[in-house]
Order: sequence, then structure tokens, then C-alpha cells
Amino acid sequence: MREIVKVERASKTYKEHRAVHDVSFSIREGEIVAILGPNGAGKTTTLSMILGLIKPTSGEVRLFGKEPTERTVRERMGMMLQEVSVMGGLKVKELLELFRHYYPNPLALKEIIALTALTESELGMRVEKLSGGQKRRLNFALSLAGNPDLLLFDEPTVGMDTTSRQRFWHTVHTLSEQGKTIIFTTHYLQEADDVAKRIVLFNQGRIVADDTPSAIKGKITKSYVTFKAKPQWVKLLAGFPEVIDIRQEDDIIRVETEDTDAVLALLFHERVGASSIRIEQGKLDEVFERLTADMKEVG
Ligand SMILES: Nc1ncnc2c1ncn2[C@@H]1O[C@H](COP(=O)(O)OP(=O)(O)OP(=O)(O)O)[C@@H](O)[C@H]1O
Repeated sequence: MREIVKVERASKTYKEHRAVHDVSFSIREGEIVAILGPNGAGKTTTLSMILGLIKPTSGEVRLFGKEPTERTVRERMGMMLQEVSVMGGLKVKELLELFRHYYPNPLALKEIIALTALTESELGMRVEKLSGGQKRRLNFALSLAGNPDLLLFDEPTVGMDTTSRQRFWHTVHTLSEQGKTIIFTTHYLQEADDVAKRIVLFNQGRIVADDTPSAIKGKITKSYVTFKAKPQWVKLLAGFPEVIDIRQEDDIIRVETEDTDAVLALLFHERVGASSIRIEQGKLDEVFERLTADMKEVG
């Protein structure tokens, strides 16, 4: 697959403040990548550098092998930013037509409407009359006007209701299946876990993890084996090295471990007589908290 985005040793400093520090990654055609991180981690700054809206203080960004500001590059990308300001005075349909004319190979209006589920009555509304959620859907439609190969969304689902949110992600999947490359920032860990094929986790201007959601969870989170057994087993099991922590409430015992297979083997080997055994993997939230907490301790 072709490399679509290349960020190489990019840093951005505002006066003395380092918003992004020495960040490198590359994104290939058809990938869906979530940029995740707490407030002020550098997500928007990184996205803005990719979009060519701000220039890195050092390092470089290449899109399709070129400068992000080149016209031929701009024609191939669509964006949806946090600040929603749409041109007033026009109807939704008129604004979409206007945007389509900016591009050499625009997407057919029919297709934009199908992808974003804008209704006939919404198309006839003046843009300043739209609700917050409708404005975001219009912005989504505008980002598709040029039939872009690369789409960048900054917290795209903020203000959307559950149905709009589900429809939005469904469309993103469709677009990805068409070979489009998608990058989005989000605060919703579950959303990143569900939608993205890859998560780039930022903290304090640096990348602290870059992998598939399952690899990130698998690598860092602890897992749990929960089962029913007599409480007297707790003391014995606590002495084994594969048991990081053990808790008991009534007849339910919960073992925290990095190796669930070893704990299962232990239960059978020691003839614990466990029943209702369940294995739980930690959630992405846990990884996120741990990684960002580690950074605080270091820095
Ligand atoms: N124009 C600016 N001038 C000065 N500092 C800025 C500017 N833009 C961003 N910063 C600072 O750079 C850091 C990174 O900001 P950025 O907006 O990239 O974070 P973010 O991860 O997108 O945060 P959020 O989740 O709150 O949107 C923050 O400390 C922010 O205060």
C-alpha cells in the first residue's frame, strides 16, 4: 500500500511552549487511524501540521510525497475541523454545489447526500438555521465534496446524537473500503477502539504508543481471571508469581495477571475446583491512563 502521510521528526513550538515534540509516523492508503490523547496532548497541532494549516518549527510533513500546501495535494484531501463556521446566506444544497465547483473531480451530489443522509428538507434550509449536529453533518458533506483520497476529522462526532454518530462511523467504514485514508482525533476511547485500525496515542506532545487497538491493549493492560471457588484458595494462589493481585468477595475470586493461560493452568494443577471461569481483558481506558500517568511520573 502506498504511503499517504509521512510525518518526520516534526516539532511545533509556540514561544517557549513545545506543543509537539519530535514526532514521526507514516500512514498508508486505506488506513483508519485515531489520534488519541488527553487535553493539550498535541493532537490538533499535529493534525493542523498534516493539513498544512501550520508549519512545523522543525521536521517535515509530506502528503502523497509532496508539501501539504500544494494545490494538487489540497484537491485530494477533505477535512472537518472543531471550529464549525459555515458560510451564511446560502442554502445547504447551494453551499454543497459551490464547494463541488472548487474541485476538479467532485463527488456527485447524489452520492454526497447518500453518504451523509442529508434530507430534502435539510438541503433546502439556510445553513445558519441548522442545529449544531446538522452543521456537523453538513461539514462532513463538505469534506466529501472533492471526492478526496485523504480525510481528516478533528473530533468529528462531538455534538452528534447516537444515531448520527453510528451513521457517521458506518459511512467512514464505507469510505475506507473504497480505499480512502482516514485520520481522526477523538477523546472517546471506545470510539477509537471500535473504529480505528490503528491508534496513535499522544501525551505531552509526544507519541507514547502507535499500534492496533488490540495490540495496545494486549501489550500493556493486565488481564483478569474471575471464577467461583472456596475463599480459602485466596491465600495459596496469592503466593504464585503469575498472580499480580487477588481479590475475593463471597465465593467470587478475581485474579489480576499478565498471563491468563498460566493462571488457568494453575487452577487446574492445584485442583482449585473453580467454576464459572471468565477471562477479561483490560479496557483501552486503562492503557490510556497508565501511559499518560507514566509520562507524568517521568516528566
Ligand atoms: N496557537 C497557540 N498558541 C500557543 N499555544 C498553543 C497554540 N495552540 C496550541 N497551543 C498549546 O499547545 C499544546 C497542544 O495543543 P493542541 O491543541 O494540539 O492539543 P490537543 O491534544 O488537540 O488538545 P484538546 O484535546 O484539548 O483539543 C497545548 O498546551 C496548547 O495550549
